[in-house]
Amino acid sequence: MSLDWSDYDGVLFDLDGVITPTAEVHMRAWAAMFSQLLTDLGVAEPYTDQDYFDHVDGKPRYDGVRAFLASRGIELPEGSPEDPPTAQTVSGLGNRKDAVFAEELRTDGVEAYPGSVALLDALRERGVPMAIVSSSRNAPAVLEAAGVADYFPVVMHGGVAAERGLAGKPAPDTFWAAADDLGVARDRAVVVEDATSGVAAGAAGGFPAVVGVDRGAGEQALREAGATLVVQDLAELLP
Ligand SMILES: O=P(O)(O)OC[C@H]1O[C@@H](O)[C@H](O)[C@@H](O)[C@@H]1O
Repeated sequence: MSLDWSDYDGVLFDLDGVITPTAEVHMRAWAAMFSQLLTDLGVAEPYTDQDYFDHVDGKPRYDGVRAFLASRGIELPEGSPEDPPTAQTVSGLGNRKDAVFAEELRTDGVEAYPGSVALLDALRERGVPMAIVSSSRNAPAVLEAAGVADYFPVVMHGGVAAERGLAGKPAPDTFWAAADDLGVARDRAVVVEDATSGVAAGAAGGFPAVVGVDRGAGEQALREAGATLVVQDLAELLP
């Protein structure tokens, strides 16, 4: 089963892991930072990919740090977003991971998933308005690097959400704001997400279709978070 596009007027796409394979870049950067942290703190239980999917995936930067530390009972000072990457604070750790992410983006670049570009082309052809709703402050740079910025008149990213005081995923607020900015009624918009936190945000927002893209989170976890449909690739959604 796919979607009947005549039921919808617009699409709200997550970016990392949905349009571009950058969820993997985030994952690697988080693993490098958290693994070193646990070693430095003398914690024996290693950081795993499951930690990423359960606590970090899809959430705003410092929310992800906070959630993982809480899961291990580790308490560190909050610090502030201006903290240098060397600071042993929630913000400093988030910024430490960001330095690793930025370096990989700069050296390796990024290419959008071909199936995702095929869907963007088909929807643009039909005149369907599309927005990006990403927790990442790096979303504009990723969209530019992948050459797909032009599809999206609205880009609701982590920096915009912070400026506007919007709660991040799994809260639905950024999706609601993007639908409003795009001029699409909330009950006629599709959400497309690869993270359980993002799927949960779409479900909490009352959107009529929440598509989970399984890039590792697992079909069952996506369905339990509220996905109404799970696909492996966005080409499965082609009209
Ligand atoms: O640190 P950034 O670039 O603002 O990104 C925040 C989050 O953005 C999400 O899109 C990613 O799934 C997370 O892995 C990432 O932590």
